Amino acid sequence: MVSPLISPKPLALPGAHVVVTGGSSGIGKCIAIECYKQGAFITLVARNEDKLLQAKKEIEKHSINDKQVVLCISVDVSQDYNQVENVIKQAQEKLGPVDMLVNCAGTSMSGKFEELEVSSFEKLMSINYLGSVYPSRAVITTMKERRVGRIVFVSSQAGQLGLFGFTAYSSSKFAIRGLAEALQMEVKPYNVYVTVAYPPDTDTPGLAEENKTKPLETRLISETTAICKPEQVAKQIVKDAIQGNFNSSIGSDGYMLSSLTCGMAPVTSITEGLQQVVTMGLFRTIALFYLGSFDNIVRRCMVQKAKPEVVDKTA
Ligand SMILES: NC(=O)C1=CN([C@@H]2O[C@H](COP(=O)(O)OP(=O)(O)OC[C@H]3O[C@@H](n4cnc5c(N)ncnc54)[C@H](OP(=O)(O)O)[C@@H]3O)[C@@H](O)[C@H]2O)C=CC1
Ligand SMILES: CCCCCCCCCCCCCCCC(=O)[C@@H](N)CO
Repeated sequence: MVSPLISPKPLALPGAHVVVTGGSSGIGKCIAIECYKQGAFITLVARNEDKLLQAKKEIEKHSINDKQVVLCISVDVSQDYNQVENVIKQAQEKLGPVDMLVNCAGTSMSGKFEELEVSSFEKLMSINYLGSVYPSRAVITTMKERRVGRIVFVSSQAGQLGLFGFTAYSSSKFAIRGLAEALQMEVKPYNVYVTVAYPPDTDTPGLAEENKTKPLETRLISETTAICKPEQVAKQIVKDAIQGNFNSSIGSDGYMLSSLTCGMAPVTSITEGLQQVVTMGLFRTIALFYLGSFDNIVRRCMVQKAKPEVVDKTA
């Protein structure tokens, strides 16, 4: 019997081909830089060509030898599977089979359930979820044949708990977890390892955009965890992906959330399994206090908003 606790052999990044979707900005760009610094060849996938070229220039500053290449591909990862398959083929012809795919293309929209456009639910599902399915589907056969590969999915802490304002976003990030668990069980015998990352708020252009329309409740609840630097998040994700860890999280809140929500997720080491067993009750206890404080935030905001009306009536 294959033990669920056998740790994989680390992936060697020097000379490896790493594809990063969403690699032209924020966390994805930092992941590309981190891999490039370790000797990988990079394919960046995103839509906007100017941003891609800008990122390519920035990444190339970190080269460690003169053979390294950064290839840019402009495509929408969420629209047409055949198109995604074609561009992955082109990238493999130029830089060889994909050793690691990082699904980082994604976006967020927040707002109360009844205020979000119905189309936002479709859009987030298609970018965050299908936009991770398509590239993964395009690389998996070759990875299985070669008995080599890493697939990284970038979920979010909001993919571990549902919170105010994120009815559309959280569900698209939870979906990734289901995909990742099922896929990992299929591909483990082929030496292909899946990593799901759950970053907290991270200082990126994406977060700045999100903050323009974020409900107060969502902002206050999110402030429970400190804002991370994308470089720090990227470093952790790359480290976990190389090691073949199923879970990638950051900080003490991230550690507690991952332990608490481990469920039936695959386990990568004996230490990880033991820690989950031992800490579960304690972390659930701590979580109850957090949940209480989140409910309080929501209630206080509701009372606050009701106040002007009360004043009007008495005037
Ligand atoms: N920043 C944060 O606080 C957190 C972010 N995350 C997740 O991390 C990921 C990256 O976030 P962040 O760095 O903030 O995002 P950014 O908005 O800074 O970057 C997003 C990247 O994805 C690309 N992209 C977006 N949509 C598509 C698409 N349909 N097809 C191809 N490429 C696309 C963008 O390029 P272009 O627009 O040109 O296509 C860009 O390169 C997302 O999945 C996000 O949900 C998770 C937790 C916290
Ligand atoms: C033991 C229990 C510990 C509980 C800790 C709870 C912390 C909850 C904070 C949730 C923050 C959600 C950030 C989402 C970031 C994101 O994905 C968007 N910024 C994307 O743009």
